Amino acid sequence: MTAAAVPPPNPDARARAADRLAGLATPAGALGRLGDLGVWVAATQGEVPPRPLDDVRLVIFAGDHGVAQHGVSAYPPAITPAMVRTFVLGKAGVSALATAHGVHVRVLDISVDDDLEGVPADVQAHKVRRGSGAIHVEDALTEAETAQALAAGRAVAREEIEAGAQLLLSGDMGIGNTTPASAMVAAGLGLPAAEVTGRGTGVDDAALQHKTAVVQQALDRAGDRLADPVQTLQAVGSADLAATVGYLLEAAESGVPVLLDGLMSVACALTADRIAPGAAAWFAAGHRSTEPAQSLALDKLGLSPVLDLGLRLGEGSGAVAAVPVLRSAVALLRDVALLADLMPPE
Ligand SMILES: O=C(O)c1ccc[n+]([C@@H]2O[C@H](COP(=O)([O-])O)[C@@H](O)[C@H]2O)c1
Ligand SMILES: Cc1cc2nc[nH]c2cc1C
Repeated sequence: MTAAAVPPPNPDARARAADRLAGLATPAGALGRLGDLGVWVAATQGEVPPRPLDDVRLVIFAGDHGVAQHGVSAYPPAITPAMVRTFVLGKAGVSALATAHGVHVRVLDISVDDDLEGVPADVQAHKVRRGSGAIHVEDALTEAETAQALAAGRAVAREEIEAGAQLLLSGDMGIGNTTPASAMVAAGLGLPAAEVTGRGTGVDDAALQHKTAVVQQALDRAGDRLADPVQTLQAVGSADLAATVGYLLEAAESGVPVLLDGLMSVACALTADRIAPGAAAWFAAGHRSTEPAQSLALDKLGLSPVLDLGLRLGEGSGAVAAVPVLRSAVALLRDVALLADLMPPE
């Protein structure tokens, strides 16, 4: 199942922003990637110079994965609900970064295998189910749950855009989630498990070998269905990852730029671009994760990460860490004099 192609960011604004960049009181090319990023933001806004990115919003999609009961992670599934509570308290790694950089954080329990009693009701407003299926032996979701999760992610993006988001970030939380995300990348790129599977939270060599076999088993079980991006989500994805795909699709179709995070965010971006070709033009890559599948998917999407810090936390942390760089790019395009104004023709 696919959707209509997504029109690219405004080509006229892109051209005008590139002209402005070329005319700044800096040597040609001296701003490097900061120049390119400023031009991209201007094109997504359709405005030159671009407006400051005052309203930046991260949504963390949380869920559990049946496969996490099968030796693919260095940590137990009980970490997932514990971390959801930590996001609510504002005490997670990403919370510290978001506070430092003025990024609004919202966490959603899409498919955590816990009732999360006592957390604010809005955290569970879009819950699809408790845990997704163990993908090496069963489908992650039913067809109806896949559609429900995609629609939930779309609704969340609409809510954030209506609340004023100028830039959206996607984050993830879920022990075991690098297994379905790796399978989604393998499906999108037509690669075997051995080329995409990484250590996630830090599994040892023996567990990495086992995890690779589990990913391959999931790919083999799904077979031809992997040719279809929505069936990929149903067979080897999960509810939280399907919701993330819906969120990214809605942002791109609404003309709101997105800063991507690590493997889960980028696997969902790849899947969104398979569903609606052209969506990736609305995405920038916040950072390079240590997961091989993330780099492979970024290459396929033509995206080059802003930061490369050896980060593999997830939660949206790499995207939030890149926000000041994007704001710097906007400031340069807005606030630097034009060389022609300094050197009037004689
Ligand atoms: O963002 C990444 O690329 C990334 C890489 C490795 C691990 N993680 C985080 O660690 C958890 C998944 O790792 P694992 O080993 O349980 O599959 C999940 O909560 C992710 O947010 C995230
Ligand atoms: C403590 C912890 C925090 C995390 N944040 C994202 N994934 C995580 C995995 C663990 C184990």
